Amino acid sequence: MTTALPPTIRPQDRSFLGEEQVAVRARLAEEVRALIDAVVLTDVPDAEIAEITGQVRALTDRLGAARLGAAPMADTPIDGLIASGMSRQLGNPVTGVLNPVAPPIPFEALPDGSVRSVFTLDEPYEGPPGLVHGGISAAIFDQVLGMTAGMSGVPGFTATLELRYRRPTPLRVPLTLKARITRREGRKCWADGEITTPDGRVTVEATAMFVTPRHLLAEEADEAQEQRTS
Ligand SMILES: CCCCCCCCCCCC(=O)SCCNC(=O)CCNC(=O)[C@H](O)C(C)(C)COP(=O)(O)OP(=O)(O)OC[C@H]1O[C@@H](n2cnc3c(N)ncnc32)[C@H](O)[C@@H]1OP(=O)(O)O
Repeated sequence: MTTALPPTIRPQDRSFLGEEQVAVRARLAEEVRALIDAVVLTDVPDAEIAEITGQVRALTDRLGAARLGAAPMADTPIDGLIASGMSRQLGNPVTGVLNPVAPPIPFEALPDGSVRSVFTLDEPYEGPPGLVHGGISAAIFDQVLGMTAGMSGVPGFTATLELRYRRPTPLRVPLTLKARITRREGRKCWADGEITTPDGRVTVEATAMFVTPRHLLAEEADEAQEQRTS
């Protein structure tokens, strides 16, 4: 029996893009990221803003002329990290190279199974003046700890995520997030991590637990059964 998810959320039902298609769209997203920054910080006259608004609307209409039903996936894993799942999710709001809302956060898998991300956040991610918004830190931890769990062989949804904001996290400086697995038990996986400033001071610590959803396991078992009988 197939425990079907709605088609738009099944990776296998999405459009898969090749390297060149990803590269072309990633350049667009990068420009739009710069546009977001310019929109937040612009001080050009109001009349010019009104004119630019019309031009942006026209660009939105051109891009919207052909529209997918859901964000596409990369046909090869980004950075070779995990062979499936969210490493290929190009529209992800934290790591997605095609999503201008994403910083995007890069990943480096270290030989000991831990993960390191080095990134800089600027004005569009501001919470308190000059500082990173706490919810942005939470989203980054959610994704990075989740991918660390996935890399350890227990891909899952976030069941719990706890953050301890020790010090303010500054904008416009390179931040380092390190994450590691602390425990695995069946479908459950615990990970923790911290964000540090260039002088090595920890600003935020996080602990999370991920659970491989029962319905995903059921779906995998169904697919294996279908392959055996075909
Ligand atoms: C996948 C590709 C991704 C691969 C890539 C990963 C990158 C991910 C990064 C982004 C992650 C997200 O944002 S995910 C989006 C935010 N999270 C969600 O929307 C999750 C919503 N919740 C759910 O879908 C569900 O509750 C699940 C999947 C968490 C669990 O449902 P389930 O599969 O039916 O499991 P269930 O039998 O209830 O529970 C199994 C065991 O886990 C425990 N448990 C379950 N939920 C919790 C909980 N919130 N807090 C404590 N413990 C819990 C149960 O007590 C039980 O322990 P025991 O009795 O066995 O001891």
